[in-house]
Amino acid sequence: MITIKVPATSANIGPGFDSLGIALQTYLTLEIHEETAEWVVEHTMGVAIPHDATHFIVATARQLAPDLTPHRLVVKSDIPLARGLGSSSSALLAGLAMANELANLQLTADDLLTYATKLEGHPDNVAPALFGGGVAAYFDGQHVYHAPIHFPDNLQFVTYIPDTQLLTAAARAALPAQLDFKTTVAAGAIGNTLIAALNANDFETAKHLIEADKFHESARQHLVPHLAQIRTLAHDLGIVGTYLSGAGPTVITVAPAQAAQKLLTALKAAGLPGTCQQLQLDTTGLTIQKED
Ligand SMILES: Nc1ncnc2c1ncn2[C@@H]1O[C@H](COP(=O)(O)OP(=O)(O)OP(=O)(O)O)[C@@H](O)[C@H]1O
Ligand SMILES: N[C@@H](CCO)C(=O)O
Repeated sequence: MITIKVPATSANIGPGFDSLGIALQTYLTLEIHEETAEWVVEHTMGVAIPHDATHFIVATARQLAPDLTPHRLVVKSDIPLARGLGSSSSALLAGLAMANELANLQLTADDLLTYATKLEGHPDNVAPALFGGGVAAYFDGQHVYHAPIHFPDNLQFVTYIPDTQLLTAAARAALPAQLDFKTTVAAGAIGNTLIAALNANDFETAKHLIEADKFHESARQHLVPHLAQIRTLAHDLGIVGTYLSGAGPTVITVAPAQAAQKLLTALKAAGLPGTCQQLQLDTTGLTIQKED
């Protein structure tokens, strides 16, 4: 049996629209069992997700290796669908990694990243899902340039996951067609300074920049009114560092352990519909384990 494990991811980290992301310790696991006449995908993810060759993971794998021999697969995932925690990127990478293994394609991690980014359109979820940790990445249409971002060790990620889904396509439809030059220069400067501050272990500077996005959050505000609500709640506790995770609706606050615990308690008491949890950074990324 081959087991492929892929972490959840949170893209943007505020100002890093389509270019920054982190991997989190919540996982999708794909088990590849015996060969079968037709593809069989066992999962408990609901009736909307198919059990045959049309399953997203199999369809993605067959894009890379069309003649792949069918197998029985078992998919287990703690990553909620369409919530801004990169469920589609994790599933997509699991499919590509499966094709690479079963068809012995010998693709490198960078090859997989390029292929995955072409399918996703942007690298901010697939890069951290593949490599783990924080990643900054840029796709020029051919090549993905990427580099790690350092996150200070004591940081926690307080995560509010609403009950309702928000498809990435819907949240992208809300984006502005254009940004003026001055705003764009500021938006770029904020992202650059955030990365520099994190890499310098300066979370005091970084936390303000996490909340200073000018690319996407205000355009999406009407779809995620709880973002402003959670920011206010956190500010009342003296905690800064809240952003919209990916395309939403999940909201994450980055905070040192003690503050994170305080915020988690307050969030639970606020009774927002959904789940609140504290997540840690995954530093490993996609792993493949083989057993006889
Ligand atoms: N494990 C999976 N198995 C099958 N289909 C999946 C799986 N994970 C995601 N999908 C498909 O991807 C869709 C969600 O993708 P979408 O890009 O909208 O959200 P997301 O990846 O969870 O969020 P974001 O990209 O904002 O972080 C699901 O509705 C489903 O069709
Ligand atoms: N950067 C993407 C992440 C979701 O795929 C967005 O915010 O739309």
